[in-house]
Amino acid sequence: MKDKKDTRVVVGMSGGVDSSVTALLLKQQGYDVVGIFMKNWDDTDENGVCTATEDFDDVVRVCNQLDIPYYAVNFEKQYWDKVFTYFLDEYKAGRTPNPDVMCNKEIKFKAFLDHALSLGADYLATGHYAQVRKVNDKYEMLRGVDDNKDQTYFLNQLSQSVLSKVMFPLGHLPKKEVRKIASENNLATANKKDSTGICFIGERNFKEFLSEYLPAQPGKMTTLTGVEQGKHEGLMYYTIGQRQGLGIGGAGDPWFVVGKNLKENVLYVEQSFHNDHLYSDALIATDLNWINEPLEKTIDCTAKFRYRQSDSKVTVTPIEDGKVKVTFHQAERAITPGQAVVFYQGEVCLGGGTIDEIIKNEKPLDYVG
Ligand SMILES: Nc1ncnc2c1ncn2[C@@H]1O[C@H](COP(=O)(O)OP(=O)(O)OP(=O)(O)O)[C@@H](O)[C@H]1O
Repeated sequence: MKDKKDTRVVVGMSGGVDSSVTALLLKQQGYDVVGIFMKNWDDTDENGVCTATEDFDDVVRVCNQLDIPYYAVNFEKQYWDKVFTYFLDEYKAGRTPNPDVMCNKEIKFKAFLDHALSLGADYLATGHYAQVRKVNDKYEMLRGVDDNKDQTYFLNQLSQSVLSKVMFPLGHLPKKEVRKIASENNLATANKKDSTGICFIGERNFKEFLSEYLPAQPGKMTTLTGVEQGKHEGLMYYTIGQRQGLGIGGAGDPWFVVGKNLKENVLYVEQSFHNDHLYSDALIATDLNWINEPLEKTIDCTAKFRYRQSDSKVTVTPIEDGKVKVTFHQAERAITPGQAVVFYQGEVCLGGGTIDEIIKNEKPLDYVG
C-alpha cells in the first residue's frame, strides 16, 4: 500500500461545490491531488458567453485556494459520439434516454478515467453521492447516506475494475454538511447553485433544443380507441405519464400520455392520473450490468425505475440474450422505455439496465413504443 502523499488522486472538478469539497477533503487527508476539468459540450451562446468557461474559472479559483495543480481536458468528440448520438437515436426511436447514465459509463468513468490513469493517477475521485466498499476481493457500490442526493441510480453501469479505481469522498456526508464544509473553508464555490437538468441542455427550453437536432413531425393525438383529442408537435417531445403541454383543456380529469405509435405518428392519451393504461405488471430490461456477480437465478430485491422514487419490491428473472424480466409486486405507473432500472439489496446497488419493454397481463404493451 502506497503512502497517501505518494498516492495521486485526480479529482473530476466541475466548478461546483461538491467536487470542490471532494478535492478539499482529499487534500486534507494528505493525498497528492490534481484537479481536472472536462469540457464535453460547446455551449457558447450568441453573446459569446460560455458557462463552461465560467465553471473552469471556478475550478481555477478553488485549485488555487487548495494549492493543487489543475488542467482542462476536452472530450467533446467522445461525448458527441457516445452520449449525444445515443441520446438522439433513442428519441428517434420514441424512447426517453438517460444521458447521465451513459455519460458516467462512457465518459466520466471510461474516457476520463483512462486519461487520469494515463497521467499516473492511482484513483479518480468525483463528488458523486455514492459509496464504494471492498468486501474480500470484491467492490460493492452503496447508496450515498443522503437519501435525497443518492446518485447510484446514475452509476448503475460501473464495473468492478472501475470501482477499484474510484473514490467518492462525499458518499458518507449529507449535502448540508458538504455546503457547511465549503463555507467553513471559504471555498469560492461555497454558495454556488447546484446544477440542474441535463448538462448540455442546461436551463434552455427542452423542445427548442431538441428541435435543433431532430425535425419535428406533428401528428394526431388520440385515445387508445382512436378518438381524436388534438394534435401533437412531434412524438419525441412527450414521455409516458406526461401531463403538461398536451393542450387538452375542458372539464373533467386531466389527460396523460399513455403511449406512442411511431409508425402512424400518433400520440396516445388517456384521462385521469390513475388510468389503468398507465399501469403495468413487469418490464424487460437489456444492457444489464451486475456489479458483484452475474445474475444466474431469480432473485427478490428492490428497484428504482426513475431517479428519486422510493424503492419498489420486484422479482428479477434472467431470460434469453442476457436480458431480465422484472416483475413488480404491485402494479407500477408510467414505466418509461429507455430509462434505467436499477436494483438494490438494502443499501447495496446490485447494478441495472435499460427498460426495453413493458408487460401487462403477460403480454408486451405494444402502445408504449
Ligand atoms: N465538467 C466536469 N469535469 C470534471 N468532472 C466533472 C465535470 N462535471 C461533473 N464532474 C464530476 O462528476 C461529479 C458529479 O457530477 P454532477 O453533474 O452530478 O455534479 P453535481 O452533483 O452538481 O456536483 P458539483 O457540485 O461538483 O457540480 C462532480 O462532483 C464531479 O466530480
